[in-house]
Amino acid sequence: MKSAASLGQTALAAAPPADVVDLDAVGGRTSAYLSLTKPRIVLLVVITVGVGFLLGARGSAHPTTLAATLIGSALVAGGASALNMYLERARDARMRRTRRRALPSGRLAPIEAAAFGVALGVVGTLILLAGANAMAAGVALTTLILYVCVYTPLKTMTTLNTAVGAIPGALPAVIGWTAATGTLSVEAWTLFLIVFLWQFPHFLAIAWIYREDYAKGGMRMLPEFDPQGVVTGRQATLYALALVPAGLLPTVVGLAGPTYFFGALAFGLFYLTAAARFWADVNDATARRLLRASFLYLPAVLLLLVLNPLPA
Ligand code: HEM
Ligand SMILES: CC(C)=CCC/C(C)=C/CC/C(C)=C/COP(=O)(O)OP(=O)(O)O
Repeated sequence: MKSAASLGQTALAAAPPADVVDLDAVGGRTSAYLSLTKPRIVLLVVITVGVGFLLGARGSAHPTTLAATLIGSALVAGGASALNMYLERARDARMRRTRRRALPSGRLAPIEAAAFGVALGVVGTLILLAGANAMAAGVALTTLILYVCVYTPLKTMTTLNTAVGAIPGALPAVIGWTAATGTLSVEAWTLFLIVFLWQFPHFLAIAWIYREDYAKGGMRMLPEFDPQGVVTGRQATLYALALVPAGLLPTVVGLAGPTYFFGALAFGLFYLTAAARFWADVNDATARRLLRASFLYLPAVLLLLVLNPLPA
């Protein structure tokens, strides 16, 4: 049994004096704030912005404009995610996948997440305005508003939320293009279309894997109304099928060369195969394979675009 003295020592060791900063708590709060931004999604968003910029700049990218575009977009995207988590904190607490997030687990207060999200959104937009141009800043702000104010509330109302969410999901390519060119030309919409279509198999696989979770959280996702997964599998396959020709458009509009064309065709058929296998036998394993295929398709096609651009 511990003596009163040793118990007192334990208590002293556990509670640092008020003027000593508890580094663990500081680190914990920093990583909690970081987690609000959904960093891995932001990374892929920033890569998409970067590719849009590099293609728009056609080999004469201005390094400081590029840096401002990437930093500004990362901040706006991170702010959008923080605001999404603020709005969804009660539903996130009901879902297994999300209940350990910073707000439902109580690591941050809701007001802290809301203030952080607004601050990132404002600073990111201002960086785009000052370092790139007003059009890029406007597209970024529109992206944030669509994601936070339209898509997020729609998640609890209609399964059409996915088609709406795919718009802000695909706009980052347009942000990059407009930051480099100051225009909204057909090439930008080609990039938009690729990311737009890519998201359906990506998300329908996720929606299938977490179907029970989404239902618990009151999120209206297709698999809840499609217990056999036939419609979910068919939709994933149809969007992946549409993505095969859409993926070739950059060559058609003169953005990318033949290496890109054949590479995009190969990756498109690979993604389509994964979607068709999911449709043929809808289960968690085929859904996970489709999700992994989505994580290969987009970075691969974006890389091919920057490796094989065509001069203006
Ligand atoms: C309708 C549009 C989209 C929806 C509903 C959606 C939804 C999701 C969800 C729920 C996850 C978490 C999966 C898990 O925890 O296993 C996820 C993961 C991910 N998504 Fe998407 N997504 C969409 C579009 C995008 C876009 C546009 C990008 C980037 C260009 C993206 C990049 C990622 C990445 C990198 C991950 C893995 C990161 C992680 O697990 O933290 N997604 N997506
Ligand atoms: C520049 C800028 C503003 C970019 C924003 C782009 C962005 C955040 C795209 C993500 C697209 C999307 C709908 C993700 C799913 O979120 P979800 O809320 O369904 O995911 P969750 O269920 O994990 O919260």
